[in-house]
Amino acid sequence: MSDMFTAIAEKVKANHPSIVFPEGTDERILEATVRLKAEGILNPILVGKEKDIQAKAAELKLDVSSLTIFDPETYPEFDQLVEAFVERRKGKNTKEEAEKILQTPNYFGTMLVYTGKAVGLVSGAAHSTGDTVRPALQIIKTKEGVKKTSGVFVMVKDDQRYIFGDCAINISPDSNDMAETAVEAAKTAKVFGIEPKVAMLSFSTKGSAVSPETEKVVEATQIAKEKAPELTLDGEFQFDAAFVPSVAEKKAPDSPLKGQANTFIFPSLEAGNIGYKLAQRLGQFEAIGPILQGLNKPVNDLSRGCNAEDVYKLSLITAMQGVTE
Ligand SMILES: CC(C)(COP(=O)(O)OP(=O)(O)OC[C@H]1O[C@@H](n2cnc3c(N)ncnc32)[C@H](O)[C@@H]1OP(=O)(O)O)[C@@H](O)C(=O)NCCC(=O)NCCS
Ligand SMILES: CC(=O)OP(=O)(O)O
Repeated sequence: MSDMFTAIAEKVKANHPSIVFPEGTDERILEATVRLKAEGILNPILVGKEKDIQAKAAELKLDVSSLTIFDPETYPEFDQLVEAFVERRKGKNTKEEAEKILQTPNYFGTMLVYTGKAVGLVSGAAHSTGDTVRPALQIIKTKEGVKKTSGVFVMVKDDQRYIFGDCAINISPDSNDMAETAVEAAKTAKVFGIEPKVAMLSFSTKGSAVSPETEKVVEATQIAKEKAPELTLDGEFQFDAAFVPSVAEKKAPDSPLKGQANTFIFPSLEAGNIGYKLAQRLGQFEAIGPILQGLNKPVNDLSRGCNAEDVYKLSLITAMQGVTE
């Protein structure tokens, strides 16, 4: 494991937090949580029916006897969760609706985080992003000063580390959304020891094309610079002008980025989601995330294409967010 994840594991271990995993019968979740528990790093809480989880674990020859398992149907404090949910939803859901909604593992798990029974949640190995994050958007909500959450990946290969965003949440970000994603991504970069150099991506570099799409990125760049003037951030850039010094020299010689960007902000979810999967599947980068930025408590999504190692690493990141934020 890279030094970065070893250091995160050490930090988390000192606090030994509880993390909820609503997909208790998924084999990748089981493999990762058994490992996290055996290494003494954190306390996994699996959501599901004990007999189903044990049957799946036995099939995989995994011992889950030391893991905490909560079944919404038999959870002793279920009524308190229902009450807290109704209160949080402020009239948007009745008690009867809440009783049904909280039988859903992602809602139940998110309420465990909201009520402090766990510091964070990891799900999405078997659920779509919408089903994974909607409970968090409704219950955990964004931090003061953050309008919308966004999802970034830490892209890792050997000693290379980059941040890609938004690859997960906002389908058609406007210039304000894109600027907010950039400012939050710069903060996320620092958490991973990356000194952010932020590129606002487009199919145009510094006016080489002009269209509503490129103008949006120009405007987003201006807004981000106003929000965080201390950042090294520039746009609009094609990826090569942001990343390759010799191309930057030709296309954007006056930019402070100099082809050394490490934090890449995409102009749409299409670009971001396709872009990270290209780097992962063609470029052999490890893609850890999506890490949701700007929420009050950490709830992180997985790709359904993840493996147990991805679950393990995203769990470490979630726990680190939970013990430091
Ligand atoms: C994230 C997503 C699921 C939200 O969609 P939705 O649930 O239909 O959104 P809604 O507009 O109904 O809003 C639901 C709640 O979430 C909140 N919300 C929606 N988007 C939000 C955002 N980006 N940040 C914070 N809150 C948000 C709304 O304010 C609303 O809260 P409320 O119920 O308290 O009023 C949707 O934008 C989506 O599907 N995005 C793409 C996900 C995806 O497939 N990614 C690719 C794979 S990673
Ligand atoms: C992040 C992501 O793309 O998730 P999924 O592959 O599950 O759609």
